[in-house]
Amino acid sequence: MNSSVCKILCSSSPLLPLTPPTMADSNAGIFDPDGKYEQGVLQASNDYPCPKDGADFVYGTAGFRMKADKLTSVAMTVGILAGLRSRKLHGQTIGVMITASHNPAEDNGVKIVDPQGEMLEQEWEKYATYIANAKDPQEAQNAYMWMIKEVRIDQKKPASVIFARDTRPSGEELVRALKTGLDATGVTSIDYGILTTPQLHYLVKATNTKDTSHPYGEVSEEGYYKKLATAFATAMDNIKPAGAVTVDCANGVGAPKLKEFLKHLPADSINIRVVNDNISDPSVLNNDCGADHVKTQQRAPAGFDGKAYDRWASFDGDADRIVYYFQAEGSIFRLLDGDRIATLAANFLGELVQKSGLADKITMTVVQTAYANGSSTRYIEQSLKLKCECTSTGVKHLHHVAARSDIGVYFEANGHGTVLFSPQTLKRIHTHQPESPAQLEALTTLRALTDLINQTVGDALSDFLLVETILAHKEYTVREWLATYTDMPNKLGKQRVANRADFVTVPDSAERKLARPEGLQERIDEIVAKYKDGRCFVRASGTEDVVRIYGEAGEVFDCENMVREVGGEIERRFGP
Ligand SMILES: CC(=O)N[C@H]1[C@@H](OP(=O)(O)O)O[C@H](CO)[C@@H](O)[C@@H]1O
Ligand SMILES: [Mg+2]
Repeated sequence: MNSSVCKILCSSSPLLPLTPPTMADSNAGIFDPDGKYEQGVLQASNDYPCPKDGADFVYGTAGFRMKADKLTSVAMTVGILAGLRSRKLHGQTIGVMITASHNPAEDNGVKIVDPQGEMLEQEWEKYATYIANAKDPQEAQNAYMWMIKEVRIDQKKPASVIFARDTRPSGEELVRALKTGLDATGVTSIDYGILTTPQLHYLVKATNTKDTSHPYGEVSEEGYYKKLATAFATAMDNIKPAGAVTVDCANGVGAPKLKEFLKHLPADSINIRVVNDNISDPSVLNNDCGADHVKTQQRAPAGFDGKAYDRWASFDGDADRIVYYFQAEGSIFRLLDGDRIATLAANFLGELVQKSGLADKITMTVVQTAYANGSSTRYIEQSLKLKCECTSTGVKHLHHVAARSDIGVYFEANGHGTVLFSPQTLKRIHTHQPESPAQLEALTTLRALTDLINQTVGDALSDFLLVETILAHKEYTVREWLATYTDMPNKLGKQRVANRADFVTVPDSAERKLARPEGLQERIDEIVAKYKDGRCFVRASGTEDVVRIYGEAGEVFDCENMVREVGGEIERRFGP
C-alpha cells in the first residue's frame, strides 16, 4: 500500500488494511468464484494508471474535484466503487455524476449518488479515497479485495449504476474511464448523457422507487420535465408571475435543460429570457457569470442589461444552485441569496400549512449554516416563529438535519438547498380532508409543491419554479421580497495559511468556534468585542487551500475592519 493511502485510512479509521485479504481468508465477503472481477480491476487499472506523481486524491464535500486531466484514473476507480456500493445495497441503483459545478471549464469532478438520490454515505467516502489512491494495478486489486472483505460484499449480488455528465468537454474521456471500471466488475450501467446534477439525482431515486407504492416519477429526463411542469401548472392555477424574469445559466448545462423544460409549459405561462446559454465554447463556462460569481463577487453577471427592479436569477454550472438579484435605482446591486429563498419558502409553506388546516399536525424547521446572515436567522425565529438549526458547512449536513423534520427547509447562503417533506407529512398532506373551499385551495397548492420541489438535492430549476410560484401567489416584486428583513452588513474573506489542517473547530459548535490553534479563538473574541453587533468566525475551507473568515457587524465600515483585523492576525501568526 502506498503511504498516502495508509495515511488516509489511518487518520479517519481504525480499520487499517495492513495486508489485503487472500482467497483463503475471504469468508467475511464472498469472492467472485473464478476471480473475474479481481482480474477486471487489474486490467482496468492497467488501462487507467494512477498518475506517477502520486496525486493525493480525496473524496470531499463535492466528491473528487480537480484539473480534468488528473482525474481519469479516479473516474475508473469510482466505477469500481459505485458497483461495490450497489452490490452492498442488494443491487439498488447508484448514480455517478461527472461535473465540477461552478469551477473553471478545465476542472472536472466525479461524485457518487446513493439510492434515494442523497449524497454518498460518509463512511464510504474514505473507501472512495482509498481505492482512488492505489498507485499501481496490484494495489488497486488489493484495495478492491480488501473492501470486499471489510465491507462484506457478496459479489454474486447484481450491481447497477446510472451516470451522466455536464457540458465540459473532458466529460467524454471521464465517461470512458468510468465505464471501464463498471464493465471490469460486471456492473450493469446506463449512460444518460448530458444532464444537470439534480436531474441525475432525480433519476436515481425514480429508478429505485419505480416498482414501489410511491414511485418518485417516470424514469426518464422527459419524466422529470413532465413532473415539474404538471406541478408548476397546478401551483400556478389562475395566476401568473409578475413581469418578466431573466435567467443567467452560467453558459452551462442549465441552459439547454431549462429551454427543454419550457417546451413542456403552455406558451404564455411564464415570461422568461435565458441568457449566458453558450455551451459550444467551453472557455465561457462560469466565466464572469453564474450563481457562484454573482454571490461571491456581489455583482451582476456578464451580459447584465437589467433596468431598475428587473428580476434576474443565476444558475451555477451544473444547475444545482440559484440566486436572485436586481438593481435598485442608482445601479445599486441587491442580492437575494439562499437565505432569502429559505425565508421566502418557509414563510409561504407555513401559510399554506395554516390555511390548509394542518397547523397543529405539521411542524417546520429551517436549517442553515453559520454563513447565513444573522438577520435571516432572527427573521425566521422572531417573525416567522419557526425553529432554526445551524449545521456544519456542506449540503449533506443540512440535508441530514432537515430530513428529521416534518417539513425541513434548508439552504446554504450560496443558493444550494431544497425543502424536504417527511413520508408521514406527505401522507398527511395527501389524505387531509379540507373543510372549506379556502382550505382546499391552499391544500391543492401545497400538494403541488411537494411534487415541484426536488426531494433529493438542491435543484436550480425546481427552486426557480418554487420562487416564481411564491412571488406570484404573494404578489411580490423583488422589492417586496427584499423588504421582508434587512441584511446585516457582512464580509466573507479568506487567508492562505501554512497548514489549514491546524484550524480545528469545537465539536457541535457548527464550526462557529475554533478549538485550535490554541488561543486564537480568544484573540478573535477580543477583536469582535470592539465592534457593535459584531460576529466573526474562522474555519478551514473543505474545497480550497485557505481558511475562511466570515464577519457581520452593525456597520459596513466596522464589518470590513473586523474581518481585516482577524485576517491580519491569522496571516501574522499562521501565514504561509
Ligand atoms: C462559505 C461557502 O460558501 N462554502 C462553500 C464551499 O465550502 P468550503 O468548505 O467553505 O470551501 O463549497 C461547498 C461545496 O460546494 C459548499 O457547500 C459551501 O457552502
Ligand atoms: Mg453546483
